[in-house]
Amino acid sequence: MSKSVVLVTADVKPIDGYRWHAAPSTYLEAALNGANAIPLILPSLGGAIDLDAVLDRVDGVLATGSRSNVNPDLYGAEATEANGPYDPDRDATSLPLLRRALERGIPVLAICRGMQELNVALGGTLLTEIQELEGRKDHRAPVSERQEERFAIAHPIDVRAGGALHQAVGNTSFEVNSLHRQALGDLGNRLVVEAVAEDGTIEAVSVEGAKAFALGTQWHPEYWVSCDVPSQKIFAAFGADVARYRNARHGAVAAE
Ligand SMILES: N[C@@H](CCC(=O)NCCCC(=O)O)C(=O)O
Repeated sequence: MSKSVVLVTADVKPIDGYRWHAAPSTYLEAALNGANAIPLILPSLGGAIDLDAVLDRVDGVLATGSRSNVNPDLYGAEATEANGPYDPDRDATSLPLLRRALERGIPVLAICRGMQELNVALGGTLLTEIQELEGRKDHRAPVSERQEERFAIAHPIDVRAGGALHQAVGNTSFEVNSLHRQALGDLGNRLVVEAVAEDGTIEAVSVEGAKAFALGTQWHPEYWVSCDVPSQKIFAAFGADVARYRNARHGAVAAE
C-alpha cells in the first residue's frame, strides 16, 4: 500500500519578485521522518482550491508555525500595523482547512501559528504581545542568527494528566522551546487545554470529541524531532493516526 500523505500549510512570501507559497523544511522533514508520511505543501490559494478534493487524497494535516499573525478581524479584534505582519491568503486557506479536516475526522497536528489558527477557526481569540501582559513571561525567541539558539529549549510545561498530550508523550511535565508573542485567549469550541506554562500561557490543546488525532502545540516539536524524545513521540503519535486513517481510507476506496 502507498505511503501516507500529510498536507502542510504554506506561508505566502515575496521572494525574488515572485509570490511564493512556502513551508520551512523542518516541518517537511518532521512529517517525513517523524510521522513517516510524505509531506505535500498546500498552496494558500484560499477559496480557489476545492478543499474537499484535496482532503480526499491525504491522510493528515500539519499546520505550520510562522512569524505572521492571524488577522485579528477574524476573532473580533482590530488589525494594526504593530500587530502584523499578516498573511491573509494563509488565513483564508488554513482556517477552513482545519475546520474541514476536523469535520472529516482527518488527523491534525497544529504547531504555533497553526495552533492559533485552530483556536480562531473554532471561534476562539488570541492575546497579543503577551510579554507585556501582567504576570506573563517573555515567550519570544532569543535574538540570534543561529536557528538552534532561537529554537533552544526554553521553559517547562505542565501537562494535563490523562489527556491527549500525556497519552502521546507519557510525561506530565517536560521542557519546550518558545518562539511566539501571541497566545490563546478565549478557547475555541471543543478545545481542551492539554498543557500550560508556569505563567498560565496555554501551550497545548486538543479537540474534544475529535474523530482522529487533533493536537495543537504552541511550541515547535518539529525542530528537534531527530533528537528530543517528547518531540519524537508527538510526531510518532500523529504518524500512527495518519497511518490508521490511510488504512481506513484505502479500505473504504477498495470497497467502493
Ligand atoms: N505570530 C505568532 C505565531 C508564532 C509562530 O508560529 N512562531 C514561529 C516563528 C518562527 C520563527 O520565528 O522563525 C506569534 O508570534 O505568536
